Amino acid sequence: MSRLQADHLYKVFGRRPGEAVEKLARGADRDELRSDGTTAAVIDASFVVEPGQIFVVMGLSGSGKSTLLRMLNGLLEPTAGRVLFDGEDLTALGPRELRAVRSTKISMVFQHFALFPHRSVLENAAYGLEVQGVPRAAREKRAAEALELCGLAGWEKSWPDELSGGMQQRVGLARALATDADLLLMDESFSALDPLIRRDMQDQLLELQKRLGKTIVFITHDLNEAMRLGDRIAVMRDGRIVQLGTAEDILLRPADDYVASFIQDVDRSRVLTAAAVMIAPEDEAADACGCETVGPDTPVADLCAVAARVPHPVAVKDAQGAVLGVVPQSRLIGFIGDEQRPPMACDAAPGRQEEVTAGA
Ligand SMILES: Nc1ncnc2c1ncn2[C@@H]1O[C@H](COP(=O)(O)OP(=O)(O)OP(=O)(O)O)[C@@H](O)[C@H]1O
Repeated sequence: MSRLQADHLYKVFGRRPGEAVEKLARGADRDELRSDGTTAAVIDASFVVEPGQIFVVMGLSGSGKSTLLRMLNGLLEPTAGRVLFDGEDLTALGPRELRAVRSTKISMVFQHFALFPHRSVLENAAYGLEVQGVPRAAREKRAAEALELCGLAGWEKSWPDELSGGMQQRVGLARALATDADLLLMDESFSALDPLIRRDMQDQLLELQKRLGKTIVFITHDLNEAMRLGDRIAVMRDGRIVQLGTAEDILLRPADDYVASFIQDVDRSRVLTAAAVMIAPEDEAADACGCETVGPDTPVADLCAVAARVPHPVAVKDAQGAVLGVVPQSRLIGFIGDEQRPPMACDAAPGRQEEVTAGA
């Protein structure tokens, strides 16, 4: 069973929302409704998040990300559609049941750390458990463990203002982890951080994710961040999800010009992996030498370095050593330059091609 499922979700603010949903379902867009004084914040959003996945919702300001997130944790009631959490329809729960699900199974991490200035780091990390009514000794133990996971052991007794922005954000993350919630909802959680600290936090989240296997919905307006973190990414525009897929899907097969314009600034060599660029080996030779090989998840940037050392196509092998494919150097260069056709024929005098290759 999927952990979280959004099923044709709509959120319309303003007059006659039901009527607006009908118009939207027939293909109307935001602008058509705006003249009636109605805002279509989220339009027909459907997706599934599997347990242990990081699902990223990416879009510009106003595209509907926060509204979507607030429907996922039941803070906003959808105008139409359903949210299923572990198969349970959140939209059908009463306020008390919903509060119980929210306080035990779902944790939020916000952009601004929302720490209490007059509570210690430990008390801040234990806050979610305090709300759940967990006794002091138990909640402090769990909060201390969560702080340690987030690299903050030794800071328990400090005050939030003694910590850097990155460390404060880690307290926010520890607070979410301490509650043992299965689902973390992260709203632009790293957007206020300096680029280097932000990257550090992304690494730390990926590391924690590997160890804890939480299910995470992460909102961002930064496509590079989306691609680093997301197992799957939903790209939103004007309330609609315009593309849903892996980072590689989006990079290699953008759904439209809008998505294509976003990916121009993405460092392809860090997102694409050997598995995306390899082709089937032409003969047995791929496995016949002791040259360096790579795994399917090796980023193209690292693959380039190996390709420069190996005098033939680089073999891609799985953990058991079986050859999955090979990556010829020309194909590697093609992917970085967004050119996936085979090289054109050379009309130079015979021998010229060999000359060029030999000189390279
Ligand atoms: N309570 C509300 N009443 C009316 N309109 C709203 C309300 N909340 C959001 N909106 C509108 O819905 C649209 C989507 O807003 P939302 O905040 O979900 O976008 P976002 O992608 O999260 O943007 P940001 O990154 O700036 O937070 C916007 O046009 C916004 O003005």
